[in-house]
Amino acid sequence: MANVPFELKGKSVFVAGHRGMVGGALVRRLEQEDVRLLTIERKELDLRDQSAVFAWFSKARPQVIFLAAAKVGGIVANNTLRAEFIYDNIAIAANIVHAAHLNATEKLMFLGSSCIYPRLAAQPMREDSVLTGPLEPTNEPYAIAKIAGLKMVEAYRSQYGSDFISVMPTNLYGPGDNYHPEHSHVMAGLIRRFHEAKLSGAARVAVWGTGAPKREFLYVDDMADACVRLIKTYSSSELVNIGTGEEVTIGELARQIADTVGYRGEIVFDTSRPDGSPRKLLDTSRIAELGWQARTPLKEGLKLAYAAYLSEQAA
Ligand SMILES: NC(=O)C1=CN([C@@H]2O[C@H](COP(=O)(O)OP(=O)(O)OC[C@H]3O[C@@H](n4cnc5c(N)ncnc54)[C@H](OP(=O)(O)O)[C@@H]3O)[C@@H](O)[C@H]2O)C=CC1
Ligand SMILES: C[C@H]1O[C@H](OP(=O)(O)OP(=O)(O)OC[C@H]2O[C@@H](n3cnc4c(=O)[nH]c(N)nc43)[C@H](O)[C@@H]2O)[C@@H](O)[C@@H](O)C1=O
Repeated sequence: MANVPFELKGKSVFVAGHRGMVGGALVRRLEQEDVRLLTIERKELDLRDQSAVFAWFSKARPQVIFLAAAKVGGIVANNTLRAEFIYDNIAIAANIVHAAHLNATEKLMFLGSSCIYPRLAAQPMREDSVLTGPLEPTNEPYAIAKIAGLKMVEAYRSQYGSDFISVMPTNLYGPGDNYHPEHSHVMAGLIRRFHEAKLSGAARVAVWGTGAPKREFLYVDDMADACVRLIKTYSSSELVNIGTGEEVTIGELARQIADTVGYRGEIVFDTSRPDGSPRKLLDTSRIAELGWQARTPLKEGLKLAYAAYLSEQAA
């Protein structure tokens, strides 16, 4: 296991995607570190624009990079915006990883996703199961882009000796999530739908799919803590899964969200919507060996996420 200390203190740290849910959590977590934080607004720098990215990097020359910027969304967004998911995510990964190489970035962390693993991978899914079977069709474009990113990281380590690493997070939730009614992930989608149903007095709420699939949910501030710990201690071409090691059915999750929100009506299942992968539980033994484990139980995380939703809606 590659436990290699990296001194973060005093370094310039670029959080790509700082306005996003994970980016925001990384900015919060990095406030506890003595670093010079670098961010750039999307309207000032579109990370798909290679020449603009190379020009910005040649001036900014970040010493450390968290590559959290991506085109991200839930199962329906992935399944309908297939070209955007593959183009944007390949472009962003290619531009930033190569710009980091051109500018001698000391450390880069690429954020992949649990969707890179085969649809029917043995559970819990080990890091070495990548590319051992067919992907989940609903998010294959996104998964291919993420696999391209992690393979770039591996290739730059091999050819140039770059200290670039890749982490594979499970489903994430918490402050700064995306609540788009169609394009959000399940957690944000249901928090919003149950909240609106409570306010409107709706008799029932539709949950997508059969409710049978299982998912693992990691609170985003725990994710950010894992990322900072790994950037300081981990250096290897091996992927690292970041999760909780616990899974819940979508039906059970819906009931827990309804309870958290205070919705008392009926829950029905809209099977015209896709289920996606039956299970996506990550094997987290590698990160456990590195001394990290998630701290926020789902019940507590749901309360925090709902409170964040309410305050973000009020803002
Ligand atoms: N959310 C989840 O459940 C999971 C997320 N991940 C990964 O974590 C990372 C962060 O995800 P998350 O925080 O949820 O996603 P968000 O959508 O919340 O954040 C993504 C950020 O990237 C920015 N971005 C997207 N495209 C561009 C672009 N072309 N140029 C500049 N900035 C861009 C977005 O800016 P803007 O808002 O202006 O569009 C946004 O700030 C991603 O790599 C994702 O794949 C992995 C597993 C699970
Ligand atoms: C992080 C991960 O996230 C995505 O994969 P996913 O986990 O399948 O995504 P999801 O959160 O959208 O769905 C999880 C389950 O939940 C069910 N579900 C019920 N009701 C709603 C609902 O209202 N919205 C959504 N989105 N799903 C719902 C839905 O039918 C499915 O069975 C990809 O981005 C993938 O690439 C990826 O990386």
